[in-house]
Amino acid sequence: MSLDEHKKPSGNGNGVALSTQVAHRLRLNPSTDHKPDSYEDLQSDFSPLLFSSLERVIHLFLFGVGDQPLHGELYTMNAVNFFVPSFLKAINEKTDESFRSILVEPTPGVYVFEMFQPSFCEMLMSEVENFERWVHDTKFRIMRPNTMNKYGAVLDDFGLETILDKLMDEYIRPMSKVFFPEVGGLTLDSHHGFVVEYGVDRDVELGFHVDDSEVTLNVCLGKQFYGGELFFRGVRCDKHVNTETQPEEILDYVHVPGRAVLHRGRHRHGARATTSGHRCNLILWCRSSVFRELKKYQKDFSSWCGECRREKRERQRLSITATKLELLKRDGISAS
Ligand SMILES: O=C(O)CCC(=O)C(=O)O
Ligand SMILES: [Fe+2]
Repeated sequence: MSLDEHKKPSGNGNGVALSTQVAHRLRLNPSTDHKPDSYEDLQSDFSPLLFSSLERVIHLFLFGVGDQPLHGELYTMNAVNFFVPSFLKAINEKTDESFRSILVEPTPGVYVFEMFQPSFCEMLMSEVENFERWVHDTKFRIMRPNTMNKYGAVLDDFGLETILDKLMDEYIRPMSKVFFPEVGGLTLDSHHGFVVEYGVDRDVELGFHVDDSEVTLNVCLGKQFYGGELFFRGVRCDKHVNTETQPEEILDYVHVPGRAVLHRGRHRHGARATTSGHRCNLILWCRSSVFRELKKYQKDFSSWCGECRREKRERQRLSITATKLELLKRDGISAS
C-alpha cells in the first residue's frame, strides 16, 4: 500500500478557489451593504456607473461574501453546551491521570474519548449544510478541505476560526502536552480545521496517508452510517513513511458520533468505505512551527517513529552480540 501526504490545498492546487485562482476566504458577516462612490465628479470618457460597479465587485472580492449563520451560538465557546461533562472535568484538572481516566488507547499513540454533546454535533452538521446550500445556490466555488477530500468544508471559511483557536489552545494542547511532547505537543501554534463528508453521493473512502499536522483531532459528528472505519498502521518519519507495518501496529477503529480520536499526524491511517448513510467528521490538524524548525536538524526520530525505533533496537542488539563474542574470544572460549 503506498501512502499519500495529505495536505491542505493551496489556492491553485487541487483545492478549488475562485475562477481567478486566488484562494478566497468567505466571511461570516458579509459587507453586502457596501455603498460605492458615485464617481460623478470624475473626468472620464466612461460612465461613472462603470466605476461604481467596479468598486462594488472589488469590495466583494477583497472582503468576502457569505451566508448568515444558522446557529449563532456555535461561534462563541460555550464549553458546557459543547462538551460532555467527563471531558470538561478532565480538561479542568489537566493531569495525566485525569486524561487517562476518560480515554482508551487501543494502539500506542491513538487516544479515544467521548468529547461532544449530541446537540453540538447536530448543530455543527446543520451549519455546514446551511453553508453548503448557500455555496450551491450562489454557485460560489469554495476551497475543499484538503488534497484528498472532494466533499466537506473548511471551517475557518465560514467564521469558526476563533472557536477553533480556542479548541486547540484550551482543549487539545493540554492533552497533546501530556501525550505527544516529542512531536511539539506543547507548542501547537496553528491549525487547519474542516469537516469531511462521506456517503454514496459524497467521498466514499479515504486512502492511506499521513496528515500535514503534528497532532490530529478527528471527531465523528454523525449521522447514521455503515462502514467508514479508520485504520491505523504505525507512526513514521519522512524517511520511513513507506516501510512495512508490524503486526502490533494494526488497528481498525469504528467511528461513533460524539467520540474523538487524537493521534499524531504522522500516524499512518485511512478511512474505509462508508457503504451506506452519511458520515460527517470534524478534523482539526494542529501544527507546531517550533517542532517543524527543530526537525530540520534531526536524523533520529526513534522517540516516535516506529521504524527508527526498530532500527535502533536492531543496532543495539547487534552491538551487544558483537561485544559478547569479543569477550568470549578474549576468554579463549570459542562461540558455538
Ligand atoms: O474520515 C476520517 O475519519 C479520516 C479523515 C482524515 O484522516 C483526514 O481528513 O485527514
Ligand atoms: Fe488524516
